[in-house]
Amino acid sequence: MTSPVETSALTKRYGPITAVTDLDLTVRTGEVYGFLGPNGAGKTTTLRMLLGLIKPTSGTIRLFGAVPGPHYLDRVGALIEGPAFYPYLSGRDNLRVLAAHAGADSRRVATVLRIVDLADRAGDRYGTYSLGMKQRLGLAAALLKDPALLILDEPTNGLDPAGMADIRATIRRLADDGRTVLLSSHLLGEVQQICDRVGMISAGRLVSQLSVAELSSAGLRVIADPLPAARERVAAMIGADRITEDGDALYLDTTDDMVPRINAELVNAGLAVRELHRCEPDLERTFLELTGSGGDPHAH
Ligand SMILES: Nc1ncnc2c1ncn2[C@@H]1O[C@H](COP(=O)(O)OP(=O)(O)OP(=O)(O)O)[C@@H](O)[C@H]1O
Repeated sequence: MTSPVETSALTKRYGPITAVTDLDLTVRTGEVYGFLGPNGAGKTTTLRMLLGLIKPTSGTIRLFGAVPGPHYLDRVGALIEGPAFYPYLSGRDNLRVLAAHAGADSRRVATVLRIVDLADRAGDRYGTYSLGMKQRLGLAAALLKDPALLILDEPTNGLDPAGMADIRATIRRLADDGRTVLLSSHLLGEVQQICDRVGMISAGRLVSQLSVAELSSAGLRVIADPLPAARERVAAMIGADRITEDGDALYLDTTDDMVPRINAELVNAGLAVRELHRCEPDLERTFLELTGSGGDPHAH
């Protein structure tokens, strides 16, 4: 099956600035793909190229196996810059205007309002909407043509936590309905919550492409007194190379069955074990390692 998105050696230069370099990106059918990177990494530039809003300097783009062109616009919905709506029209009327303009079936308006959970407020003027509602209306607009692929640039940017949660839940629902979603984000936690796979971009380069499960391989966090003695004991059990120290804690790359044994070993050695638990996936560490100046930008 052809992938919804496939780029090869995609590159964009602005004069002396190379915004995107040699990007090979594949988004698979039905997944939520998170394009993760700090500000200025080249995410927006990439999404704009995919949508044909700007021309690549070199490289190729295939959407559903075809060269981008007007014919695929029906299959791709996008939310890329803050959508422009009329403040004095209701949310529903704004969508009607857009549907007419885009040649979408006007019956879709009610459907998409329901999908983004805005049916109750659809009669209110857009100008009275909260940021979160505005963003949901933007999402509704992107869904008018019932696209198979959604491209969303920082869809939760600027929203309060409740607004973010709403948008994330909506995106997850859209994917569960069989749509493919490509979204950009600079938030690790967000990508971890809603994405199936992540491409990390740093300074215009894709530094890593992983499943969220891979990114999330958890470790064991240990705090014990005195820490150097604990480290020595654990090293003898699992090997020094599977221990990292960070502040007052040790992070161990080990399996669940080792947890009670490590605990017993430390306690028997007379050490005070203050904490011993599986830590939450440390995406941030991975992210910093992959994108930090000390990391190998070509690491996979
Ligand atoms: N029209 C332009 N002219 C010149 N440089 C540009 C232009 N658009 C983007 N850039 C540069 O390209 C690089 C990548 O920018 P881009 O907006 O794609 O990053 P981003 O990852 O989306 O970050 P942000 O979230 O801050 O938008 C930056 O160095 C930016 O300054």
